[in-house]
Amino acid sequence: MDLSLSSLTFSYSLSKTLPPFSFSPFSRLLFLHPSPHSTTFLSFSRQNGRAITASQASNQSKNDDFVLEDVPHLTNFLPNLPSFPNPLQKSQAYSIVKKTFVSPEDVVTQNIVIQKDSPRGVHFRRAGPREKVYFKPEEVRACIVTCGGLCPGINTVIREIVCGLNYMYGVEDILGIEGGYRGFYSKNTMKLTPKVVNDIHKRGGTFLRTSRGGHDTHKIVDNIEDRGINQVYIIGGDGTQKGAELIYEEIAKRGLHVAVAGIPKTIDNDIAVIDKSFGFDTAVEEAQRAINAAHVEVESVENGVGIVKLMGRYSGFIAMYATLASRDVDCCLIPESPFYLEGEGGLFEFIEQRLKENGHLVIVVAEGAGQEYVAADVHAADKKDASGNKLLLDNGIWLSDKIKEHFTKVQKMVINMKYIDPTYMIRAIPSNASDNIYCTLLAHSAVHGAMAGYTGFTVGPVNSRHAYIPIARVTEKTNTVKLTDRMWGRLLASTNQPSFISSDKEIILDLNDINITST
Ligand SMILES: Nc1ncnc2c1ncn2[C@@H]1O[C@H](COP(=O)(O)OP(=O)(O)O)[C@@H](O)[C@H]1O
Ligand SMILES: O=P(O)(O)OC[C@H]1O[C@](O)(COP(=O)(O)O)[C@@H](O)[C@@H]1O
Ligand SMILES: [Mg+2]
Repeated sequence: MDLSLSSLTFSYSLSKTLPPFSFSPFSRLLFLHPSPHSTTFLSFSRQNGRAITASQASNQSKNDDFVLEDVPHLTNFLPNLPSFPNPLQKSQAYSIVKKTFVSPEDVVTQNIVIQKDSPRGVHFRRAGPREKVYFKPEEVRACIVTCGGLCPGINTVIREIVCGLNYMYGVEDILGIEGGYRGFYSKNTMKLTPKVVNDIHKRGGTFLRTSRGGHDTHKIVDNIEDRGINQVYIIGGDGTQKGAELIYEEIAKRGLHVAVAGIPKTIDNDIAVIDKSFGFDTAVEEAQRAINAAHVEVESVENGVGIVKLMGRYSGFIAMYATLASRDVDCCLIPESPFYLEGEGGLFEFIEQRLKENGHLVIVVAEGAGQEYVAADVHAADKKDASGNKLLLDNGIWLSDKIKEHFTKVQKMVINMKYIDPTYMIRAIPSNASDNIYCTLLAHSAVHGAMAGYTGFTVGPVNSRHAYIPIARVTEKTNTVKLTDRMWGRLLASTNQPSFISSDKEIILDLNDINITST
């Protein structure tokens, strides 16, 4: 294993002095190589603020299996940056709190289920306020931008960044960048104050508006410099976080005193590492209304077949959780689990059985499920949106037509099809109470992290504890439903639907993913 500093993408940040809140001088820090294709661990320790290699550090720590995937700090490239006491020390609200500041030794473990002798594994820095900050509140000029698709709770996150910066740190200069990344260079900014954002959490959507495409790192960072912005809060999904990483890297390259904080947003719950994305629970709850409507409709007619299409481009979490929660769903189709229509063990056979048994059935289909079959049927060319995401074909209409055609023509059976497409309805609503609280914690964690001088990080709960995670770590992989996990097993047990794994398919298990290929 090559352990030279030059082999690290993060090398420039490691070779400089370290944030004053790093672990004790002889603590051992291990870094994950940020390559998306590599899971090699490169180990480094820090002594008196310098990074040293694993071999140099050997014999200094017995915790060889302890891995901290640390986030960058502004002092990595601005070693002489002054620090100041955290204004929270004088906060009336926090004076009652036993431990206002998070200790630099506090970490959050990624693996919560371990065996007695198993390695300690990967950890992230615990989120929260630090004793020292690297910005004078009166010198902070923060900005907030929202990118990508909508999701319940975006407005709450915006509100709480503004209120958190203002109430906790006394920051008054906060700008809203309108219309996503391109808003940095094509639009004017909007001044955000607690008063301006006071009520926005009661509305769906994003107060700052959003867009896809339009990420131009140099133009964005030029604009950040021109406007004198020194804290950048970026709310968005996997695409947005990739863009945030590039912005952070360019800022570090230019040696600017600017912190970049990512807040992960995705209705699909497709962001890795974090427990769950905000707005997801709200969306699942809203999906219940559509499923319930489908169920009421189909149980009131003869041979009723209800189809509900839900969001989920590459990840079927919304469909899976909505199905499990509802108990009225007979079959759930997701992108991760291939299915087929005809023959033994196929969907048509299952529908026929359920109609014979119950007189009706409800199918939930995630929008990304079976896209390859739809494409083959309609001979559609691959199309992408402005951000480079695959534009999906309408698998809900396709599925309804296929089922109707089969039962009318082949089975000579009259069925009553009710197709419901609530896709945008489940993400265009305000967040529910628990998502609102979750959004508040995310926003406050981001504010504390940026004020403490951390940068190039994403915030999020890891095993229920909020942590600072290197951005590259959350974008290197997409979070998908694991067909080999118990949750999918629970779903199959609850619906008793076919597994759609026929004898001519071979299952290839790859640690985290499952692929099915024809043999
Ligand atoms: N690989 C990438 N590098 C830089 N910017 C990206 C990348 N992928 C997407 N973006 C930018 O992030 C923004 C949102 O991305 P998108 O994929 O539409 O939504 P989401 O962030 O919700 O996944 C867009 O402005 C897009 O240009
Ligand atoms: O908003 P658009 O461009 O119609 O895109 C819809 C897509 O956005 C999503 O809601 C997820 O988008 P993100 O990648 O922005 O999180 C998908 O579920 C859906 O396929
Ligand atoms: Mg995305």
